[in-house]
Amino acid sequence: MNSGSLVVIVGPMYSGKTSELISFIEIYTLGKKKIKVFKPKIDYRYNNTQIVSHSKSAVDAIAITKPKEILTYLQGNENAVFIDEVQFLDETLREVVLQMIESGIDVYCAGLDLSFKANPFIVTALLMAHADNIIKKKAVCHECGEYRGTLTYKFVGNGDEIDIGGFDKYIAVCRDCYLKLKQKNE
Ligand SMILES: Nc1ncnc2c1ncn2[C@@H]1O[C@H](COP(=O)(O)OP(=O)(O)O)[C@@H](O)[C@H]1O
Ligand SMILES: Cc1cn([C@H]2C[C@H](O)[C@@H](COP(=O)(O)O)O2)c(=O)[nH]c1=O
Ligand SMILES: [Zn+2]
Repeated sequence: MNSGSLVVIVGPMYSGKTSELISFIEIYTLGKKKIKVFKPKIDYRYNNTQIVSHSKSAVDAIAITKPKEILTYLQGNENAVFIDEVQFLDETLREVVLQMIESGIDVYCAGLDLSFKANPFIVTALLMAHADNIIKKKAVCHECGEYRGTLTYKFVGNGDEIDIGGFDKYIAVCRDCYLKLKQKNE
């Protein structure tokens, strides 16, 4: 039996991470492969039984609190496992993902690489270190309109780096616009 591979999809908010994950899910589904899709329970924006992109495409998913729960859902015949919003899961996700890859499962993870403070989410960084392929997505910068958005700027609320939200709190921006907004507002 061959090992599986790890693909990690990262970028700022609105950059198409969930859409890209859903595209891979479609490829496996078209090939009649056995898959499981997971998401952290903390992300209650839409519902707890689906992953949903900002453009509203959706796929059924199992909501989990701890990475180890993923293993309890596996039946031993899965070809691939998909996990969205990995930044909300703890760092034991690394061991769980490695265990799945070693048992021949392809694993696809999507999540934020950086918080709105431009600090790395450690769990994402760990997964990127083990990845066979990293897909770094960009968004359209909300300020200048260029397709160079690599950061997320938070314009309301507290300083918490875990804070669920969407257009009510966050915009995607390029580095220049991020620095300009920070200088203007801090
Ligand atoms: N600033 C933006 N740049 C690019 N896409 C955006 C932007 N704002 C909204 N969108 C929409 O968001 C969709 C991507 O959503 P999604 O896959 O959920 O991204 P992510 O998971 O990275 O937040 C795009 O297809 C587009 O319709
Ligand atoms: C930047 C940033 C975002 N979040 C939250 C906000 C959303 O609920 C998700 C990201 O969703 P998306 O699918 O990538 O659009 O994460 C956060 O908690 N902390 C942050 O710094
Ligand atoms: Zn910009």
